[in-house]
Amino acid sequence: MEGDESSSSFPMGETAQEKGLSTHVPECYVIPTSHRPSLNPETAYVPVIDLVGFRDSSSRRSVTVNDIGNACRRYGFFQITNHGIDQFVLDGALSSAFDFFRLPTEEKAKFMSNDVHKPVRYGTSLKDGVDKIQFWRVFLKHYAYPLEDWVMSWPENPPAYREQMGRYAVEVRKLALEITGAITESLGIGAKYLSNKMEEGMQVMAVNCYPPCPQPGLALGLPSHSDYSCLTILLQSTSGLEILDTEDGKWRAVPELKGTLQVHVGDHVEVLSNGRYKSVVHRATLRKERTRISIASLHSLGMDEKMETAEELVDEEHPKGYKESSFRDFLNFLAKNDLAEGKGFIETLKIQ
Ligand SMILES: O=C(O)CCC(=O)C(=O)O
Ligand SMILES: [Fe+2]
Repeated sequence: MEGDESSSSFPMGETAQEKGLSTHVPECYVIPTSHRPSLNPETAYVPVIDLVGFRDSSSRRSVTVNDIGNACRRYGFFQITNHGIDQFVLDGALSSAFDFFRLPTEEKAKFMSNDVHKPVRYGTSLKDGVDKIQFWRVFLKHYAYPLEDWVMSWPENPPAYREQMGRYAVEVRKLALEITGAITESLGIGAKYLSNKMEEGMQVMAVNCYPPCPQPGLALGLPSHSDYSCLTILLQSTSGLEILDTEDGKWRAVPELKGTLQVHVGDHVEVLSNGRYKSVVHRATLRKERTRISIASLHSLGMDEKMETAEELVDEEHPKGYKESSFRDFLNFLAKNDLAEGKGFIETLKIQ
């Protein structure tokens, strides 16, 4: 375990140069040439789905459901506007995250752990402990549902953290359940297909901090991966997310649209849909001049609830392509594997 050197060496808002620190990326952060990000990536075309009207008119709802289905099929990814979460709630969550990462190392280190099964943990890189490669990221991960069960184990500092992050957690979960309903409806299995299981499901928040990087072309914040979740909703302070287009194999940058949230199809929706919707492969790039914060809210079934392929989506033409698995199965996989490459977990679920 390397400690949180990246946050202590490159504090928020200051570049390495301003601090008189090295202007080079240490060897352990430099990634192989083939994985290095472009400093001028192409912009991704990603559908922007307006949720206005989605909740109050059945004809507009069905148009939106159709748009969501198309976005899931083509990209495994979309952005949402008019999602109903006030800007002040979004700003509050981001500012409490910034304030947490600005705390002295000793304060954050109280949460430091390599144990992927811990419900609250702070760390560096994708999978701290045994990585061969370090990524330019510090993170705080915590369970968030039911909020009253977990909030007291979240950081007490900064003082507004629990309230501001908690408010966002509750609202984003409601949104996630609604969107899950739209996704199952778009698959033709009905809006309520997962409702009961999602009501009892897990919400994990990954609060990520990417400090300024002196040579952003040599390192990544987070390597290429897909999320294990059913779906992930991402809130970011500024752009930096890239998605892999499976049609041409190119990485493209997700454009910054103030107030929007990004929705990722996760591995468990790929399993449910029998591969009709594929989880999106994504990564986080770095900036020379500023710290970036992202808050990924990952929604899945309960800890031991297995996600299975919907029987309705299996037939002779579409034989069952995936094994069932739970969130705990994913954690056990994570404990044993280095996720630094591609779609690790989903590959283990595919029936050859
Ligand atoms: O920071 C980002 O844009 C992506 C974060 C992410 O992919 C994750 O936390 O799983
Ligand atoms: Fe992710």
